[in-house]
Amino acid sequence: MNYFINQYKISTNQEICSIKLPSSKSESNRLLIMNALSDGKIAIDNLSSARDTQTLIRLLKNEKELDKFDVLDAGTAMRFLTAYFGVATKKEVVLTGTDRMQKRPIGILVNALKSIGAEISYENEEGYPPLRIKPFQKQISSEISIPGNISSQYISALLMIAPSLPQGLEINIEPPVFSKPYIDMTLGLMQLSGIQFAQNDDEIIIKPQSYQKSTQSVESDWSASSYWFSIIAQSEIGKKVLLKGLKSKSFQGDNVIKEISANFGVSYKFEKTGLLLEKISPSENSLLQLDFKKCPDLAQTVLPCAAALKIDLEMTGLESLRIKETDRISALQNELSKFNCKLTEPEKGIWKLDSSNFTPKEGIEIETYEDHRMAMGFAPLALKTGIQIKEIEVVNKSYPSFWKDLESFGFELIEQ
Ligand SMILES: O=C(O)C1=C[C@@H](OP(=O)(O)O)[C@@H](O)[C@H](O)C1
Ligand SMILES: C=C(OP(=O)(O)O)C(=O)O
Repeated sequence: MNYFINQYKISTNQEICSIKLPSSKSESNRLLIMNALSDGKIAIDNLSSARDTQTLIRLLKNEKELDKFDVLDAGTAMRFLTAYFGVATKKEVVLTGTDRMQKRPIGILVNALKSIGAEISYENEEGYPPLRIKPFQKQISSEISIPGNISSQYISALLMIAPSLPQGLEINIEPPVFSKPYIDMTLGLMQLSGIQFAQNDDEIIIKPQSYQKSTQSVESDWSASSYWFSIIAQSEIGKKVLLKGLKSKSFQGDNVIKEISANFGVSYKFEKTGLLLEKISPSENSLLQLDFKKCPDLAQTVLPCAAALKIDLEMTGLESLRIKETDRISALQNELSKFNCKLTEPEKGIWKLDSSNFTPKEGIEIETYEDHRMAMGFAPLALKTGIQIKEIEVVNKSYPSFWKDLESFGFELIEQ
């Protein structure tokens, strides 16, 4: 199904719209794996409604009955379950996912697990899911060296299983390290669940130990909040929104969206129930330099937003976007070009967005490439002109109530 989103109608109602964001799928999926590794010692409040989390809940709940586990398009579920089954399954299992998941690399994680004694083989193409995983027999090494520049999810997966291994693990992450806040999130949540570790630079040492009984509460999702920063950035001065459940102290690195959006004239204030955003000034910069190395999921929010505000961007840290839900670089290039904006890589690793010719044309059709963030990142451009978003169900991966929330803010959505 597609949606035509009409220009948002300026409301005369002065009440501040309040949005209940989904909980973080990253935090939820880590806590679910830690809970499974600890035989249910971790009680989790406020698990995410995201499909990625609901899929993991379902698979873990039916672990005893299933032989084949389909994570659909959930990257964290794929990577975390590979490590979990690698050391914890009692029977042979197959782990698979969507066609796209079968093109997202996993060889680095599989090699690391095999080097400590896991028995994992590829069903089809070497280095990619589906995987066949046999019960773990014996730990043959406790040292792992792993590249940090492909996906931090491999490292998070290994960290979570480390305490359960007879010899623990010493993980050396080879720089450069991408998506580092996600590694810190894993360690932070493990620490809250009673795990101790030593860390020097890029080496992390975890001795054998048990997860402790605890109750953890999942914060709202900062990546999901980013679409609201973009909406407020593109609204008239004085427009506000309250995003419930966001906290000033967070494990989520995507909370850097609040600093990035200051460049777009958006202010924020933490209130008792969440975060209040307000458009306070026009955006003054005509060129911004941004590094997405620590926050790759924000790229699809920030680029369309900057384009609409006619701010040029010079960017680094976009490398990992090519192996996510889709090749996000190509997807952004295609869709931004529909607004006469150009995304280029003039020098290896340095990206430029030329927003100077941004032209909103009524009815532009946005392809979403089976990627939730393409739909949500481009939807705020409906503030400039009516646009059509294709395959709207994609948002269910991380933010199932996205369209309903847009409507409650004042957007008009017409089914096509
Ligand atoms: O660990 C996590 O929860 C995530 C890590 C990031 O992936 P990479 O480490 O592959 O960049 C991020 O893009 C993804 O949405 C969630
Ligand atoms: C990249 C993402 O998720 P995953 O890698 O877990 O599929 C995302 O949510 O943007």
